[in-house]
Amino acid sequence: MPDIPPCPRTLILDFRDSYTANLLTLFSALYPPPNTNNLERHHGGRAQKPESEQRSEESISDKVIIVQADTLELSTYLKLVEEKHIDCIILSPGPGRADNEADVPNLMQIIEQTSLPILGVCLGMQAIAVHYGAKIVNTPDLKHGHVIPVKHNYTSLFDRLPREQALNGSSNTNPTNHIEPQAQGQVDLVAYNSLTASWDNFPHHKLRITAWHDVVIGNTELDEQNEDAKRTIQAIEGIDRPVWGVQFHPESIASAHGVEILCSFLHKTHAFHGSPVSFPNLSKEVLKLSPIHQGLEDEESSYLKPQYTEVDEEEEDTVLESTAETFGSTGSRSVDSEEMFVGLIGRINSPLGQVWLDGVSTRAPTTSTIAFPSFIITYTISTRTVTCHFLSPSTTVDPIEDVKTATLQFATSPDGNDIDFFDWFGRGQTALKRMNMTQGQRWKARQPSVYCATSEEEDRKPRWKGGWVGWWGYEMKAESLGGYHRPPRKAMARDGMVDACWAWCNRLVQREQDGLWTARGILGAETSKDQTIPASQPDLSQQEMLSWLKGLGVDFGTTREGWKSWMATCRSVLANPDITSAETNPANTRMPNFKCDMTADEYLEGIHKCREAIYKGDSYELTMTTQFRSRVPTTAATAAGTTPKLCKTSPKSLNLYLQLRQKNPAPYSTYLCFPSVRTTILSSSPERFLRITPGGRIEMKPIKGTRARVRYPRDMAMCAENLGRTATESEAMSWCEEKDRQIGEALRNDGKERAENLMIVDLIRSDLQSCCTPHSVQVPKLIALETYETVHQLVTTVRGQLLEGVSEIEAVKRSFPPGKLLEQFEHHKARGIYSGAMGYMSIDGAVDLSVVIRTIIIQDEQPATAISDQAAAQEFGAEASNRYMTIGAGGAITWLSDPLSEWDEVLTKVRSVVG
Ligand SMILES: C=C(O[C@@H]1C=C(C(=O)O)C=C[C@H]1O)C(=O)O
Ligand SMILES: NC(=O)CC[C@H](N)C(=O)O
Repeated sequence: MPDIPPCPRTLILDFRDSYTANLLTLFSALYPPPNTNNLERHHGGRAQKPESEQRSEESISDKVIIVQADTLELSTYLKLVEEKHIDCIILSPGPGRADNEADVPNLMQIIEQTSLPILGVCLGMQAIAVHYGAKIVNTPDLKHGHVIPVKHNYTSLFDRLPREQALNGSSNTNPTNHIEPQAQGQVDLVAYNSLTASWDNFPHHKLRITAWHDVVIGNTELDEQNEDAKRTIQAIEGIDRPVWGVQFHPESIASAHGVEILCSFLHKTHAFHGSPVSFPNLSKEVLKLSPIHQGLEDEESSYLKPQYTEVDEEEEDTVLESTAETFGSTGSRSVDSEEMFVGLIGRINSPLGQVWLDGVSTRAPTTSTIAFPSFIITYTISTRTVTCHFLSPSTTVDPIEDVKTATLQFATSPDGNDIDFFDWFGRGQTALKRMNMTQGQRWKARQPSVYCATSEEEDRKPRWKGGWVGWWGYEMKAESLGGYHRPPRKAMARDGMVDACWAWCNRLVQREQDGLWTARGILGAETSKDQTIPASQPDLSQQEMLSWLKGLGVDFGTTREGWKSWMATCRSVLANPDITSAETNPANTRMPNFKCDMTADEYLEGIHKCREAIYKGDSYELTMTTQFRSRVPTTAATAAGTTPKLCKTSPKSLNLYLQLRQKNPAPYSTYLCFPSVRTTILSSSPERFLRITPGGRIEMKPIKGTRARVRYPRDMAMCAENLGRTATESEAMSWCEEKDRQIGEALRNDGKERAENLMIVDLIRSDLQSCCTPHSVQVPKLIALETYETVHQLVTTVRGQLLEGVSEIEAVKRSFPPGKLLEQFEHHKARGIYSGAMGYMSIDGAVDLSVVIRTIIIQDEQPATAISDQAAAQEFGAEASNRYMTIGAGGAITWLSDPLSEWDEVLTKVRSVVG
């Protein structure tokens, strides 16, 4: 890599693209922070300069700013240029069309009225072309997230590329006289466009074409067209002005040499300004246009301030102390987590429900956590109401029937700056976390965090020290996505439904990888028992979580006696795990039949609409999902009325879960049963949404790309077809094994599936870029094949270090919903818990959430959707109860999606759970 110029002040205008923040990674690679050699490894790795020459003084947060184009007034922009606050402009990619003013607000005037150097990326390049009169048309080779070979001549933005390959072969000859006849260089770059600047009437007198892509598709129509149509314009440069544009995405993780391309633009900017020794930093005034990307310590930007509620450190009863005790190995064998769970629910009186973060794996030693809530908070978006489910402190006799609720209504402020549940809850969590810290930790929490990589082994350890467990339902996106408009109330059709649910657990027991069990507790001082409980407090509107809950008499910590009795109970299960009761025999409950909410045709129609939107350039990838529905079967045990009195866990749902954990063991296997919320979740999710360590290290592991496995003996029919009936067992076994391996390999090499994964990876990098330290976002594993019990998947790992002051719940909010894969063509049906996120948020700040897929949700029938008993019996069998169960399934849709295979994929996913 040649010389790196001083960093000019760069204004990145963002046209609401999912990838814009990734442009910062290119800057990060050029301008690493002081004292690190933390160069982007994925961008070709430049040669290190000697330490003395490194421009360590350049901090990109002082030089580069991302501003939402639609929030920037033209007059503000003109002032920035006139008063020389910026040195160059980058126009981001974006959905929509450059020839549609609404998609690129003010952009034509901005291009018109500036003489500063501009670099347009994708939509940005198209806008420059449109400005000079080019037409926008559909590109002949629509492929989002694919790597394409881009040909160039080492000129313009490509002048700093390493001269690697000499090109040969016929495809280099250039039939037009607009660009040089021979391409001398070729570089692999990622395309994310549906549209392109047309060759017809291209303004060649104003713009030079400096790179192109030879379209290779077996399309006879193309062959008959003029030669120009066989190639797409990939880069342009102004003939009499300092403007450049690239159609590809240099910032994608899979693009080669994006860093050199940016570096070239920065050099040109440097030269334009007369090659100064350095550029000044962005002024405060400019930085204010985008506090998010700059980590500004602005008084007004509350989300950047650590949201600590001041706690009086002297006050004894506000302190929550973590405690733990590991039990020695008992007897000849270790108690497994199923024994522990079933043993505990038989011995514990837990009216609020049970939690089993099970995590089953056939490959690695499993860790598992079992816990019992002491109160539960739920949130309903449609009414903006928080409800607390708790046990009355005055309860003496039968606590089962004694779950109380109290509600808190968020007020709606006239200026539209409503508090949202993420923020309200986040503040409460931060205060709780602080109550759990020692003085030393509190002091440390105020210091800038230091990036520290932990070992893989350390990473696998269970980190939940007690605190919250629950879920963010998919509809919480109404509060997490800026600019997202909630569907009208009626269309949501779920008024009153719970959109988020978090249970507080201060007693848990954990199985570590070595098979030993550890009891964990959060100890606190007891609150007085004679408090009066207000039923509802509508006037408390924005009240802080902690004071509201304390007012209800809710205990965050358990008492010393509570802790002792918890340890005694755990010990008694370890000494005598007895799970032979009929209620928990999986064989007593069979999985019922499920019926899809949509017909296959309706689903295919939805895919068609997704593809149309993609074709129009409005999206790269959308998800299409649907739900399968059934009734919970009754069991012999419950029919005979033998439900144990102190166990509100329905044996039916537990039995179904016990089957599921055997049938489809998954890293995020989970059983959550919250009777007062009328919800039980049986999950076999393989997918990590995100994990955060107490030190703020965040990891996301998106999965895209799914294939059913071939297994012996389940797939004997397929095997017999291929081998003939006479095959021996061992022949059949090795045939299945080989076939299964081939399927995995084919998935790994499938261009369409890789593209699906890449699109999500670039999106997640961009999300993390906006809440992580600039240089920390990395991709240690790109598109790896992972094999689960029933399916192969493509999985990527993305990591980063959260910015100081971004709390873990703020990080969740900014990344939510998982994959940002939005539904558009599902008739506005709420997805509910499915495709949201579920897991724990620990008292020490650790978070681990899965994507709620491959999951059965059991809920009481909603009056709105209730069908008669007779109809239910007809559909789901005579044994159907009044509780219904749903499984959502779907998949990512891209332009290359084949509708029928997508439908097959949905069925594969559902079968992995209930097949
Ligand atoms: C939507 C689902 O899966 C999502 C889509 C995947 C895909 O398209 O391959 C894979 C994992 C999930 O993120 C589902 O399982 O229901
Ligand atoms: N990535 C982009 O900027 C896409 C631009 C435009 N919406 C297209 O599809 O071509």
